[in-house]
Amino acid sequence: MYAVSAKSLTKSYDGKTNALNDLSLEIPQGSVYGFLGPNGAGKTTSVKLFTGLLKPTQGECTVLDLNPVKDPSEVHRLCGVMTETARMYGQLTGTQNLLFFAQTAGLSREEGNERASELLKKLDLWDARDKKLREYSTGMAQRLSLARALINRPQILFLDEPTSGLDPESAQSVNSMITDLANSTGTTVFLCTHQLRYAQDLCDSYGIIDKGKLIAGGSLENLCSNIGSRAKAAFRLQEGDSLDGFDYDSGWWQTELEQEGQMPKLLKNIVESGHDVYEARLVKPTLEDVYFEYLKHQEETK
Ligand SMILES: Nc1ncnc2c1ncn2[C@@H]1O[C@H](COP(=O)(O)OP(=O)(O)OP(=O)(O)O)[C@@H](O)[C@H]1O
Repeated sequence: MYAVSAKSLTKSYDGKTNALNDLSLEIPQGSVYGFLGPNGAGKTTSVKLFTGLLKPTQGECTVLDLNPVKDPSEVHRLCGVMTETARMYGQLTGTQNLLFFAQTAGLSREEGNERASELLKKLDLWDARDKKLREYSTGMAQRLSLARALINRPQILFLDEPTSGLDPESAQSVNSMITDLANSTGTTVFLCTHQLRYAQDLCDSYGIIDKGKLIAGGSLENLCSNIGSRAKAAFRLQEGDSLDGFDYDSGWWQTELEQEGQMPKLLKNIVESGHDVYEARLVKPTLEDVYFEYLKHQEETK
């Protein structure tokens, strides 16, 4: 059973253009999946379809084998959703908001109290628990929204830009909470984000979406090999020295490797041919590098 699956999932808001076009994917349980794409690519639309907030125009999706259109309440019971538009109540305190959502998620009063306290402490909101939400900063409200999404101990957590608007310290604490959740409870995380550096630290697989179409998917390794993005060997030599056939960039002589395993032999050859090597490093493509390569490739093949 997949945590999330979609088959030819399509959504048009206006009956003319597709905000989401023929999306097919399968996300195993326990994954931390990064759903990446520019503004307007269709990420939020996908989350709304997976969580039953929208109905597909064509195709279908399942969440833990349940169809969100046919079984929305069971899907809500199993999922936690944090979107920028998920509203809470400004006139209620942090604790009161969480208790309200605990009750709507079917938790008993005692369970709700226990869970709310646990989350307020974990997300560094304990001291602000009795303050009204309207007095919270953006970052505090964002963290309360994450607490709300976690109140029912969801099996799948949908997060739409959970760290946008957060300072680096708060973003770090939200990110480490996501990692802890995935590692300790096996919660599947579906993370929509523009923050590719964080995504690379958090996620084990990715989907890249552009203008409603999924243009690539898989682990970072898969994404690199499918677009032919390779690691580079880089060497820093004595001033005035050079390496034939290598590119020079900001003090480093670089060449692309077919495989990372070539690095030790290449270094040995360079040293044996009389060069003094001050530093050697393997430069692997980052998620950011491959993401932009895919978008560029998509633009060129249009
Ligand atoms: N309620 C709506 N009515 C009409 N069009 C919509 C609606 N919601 C989204 N769209 C359109 O659907 C497309 C996909 O939007 P969506 O919000 O899913 O993108 P996104 O990838 O989440 O973008 P962002 O990164 O900016 O949040 C966009 O062209 C958007 O204008």
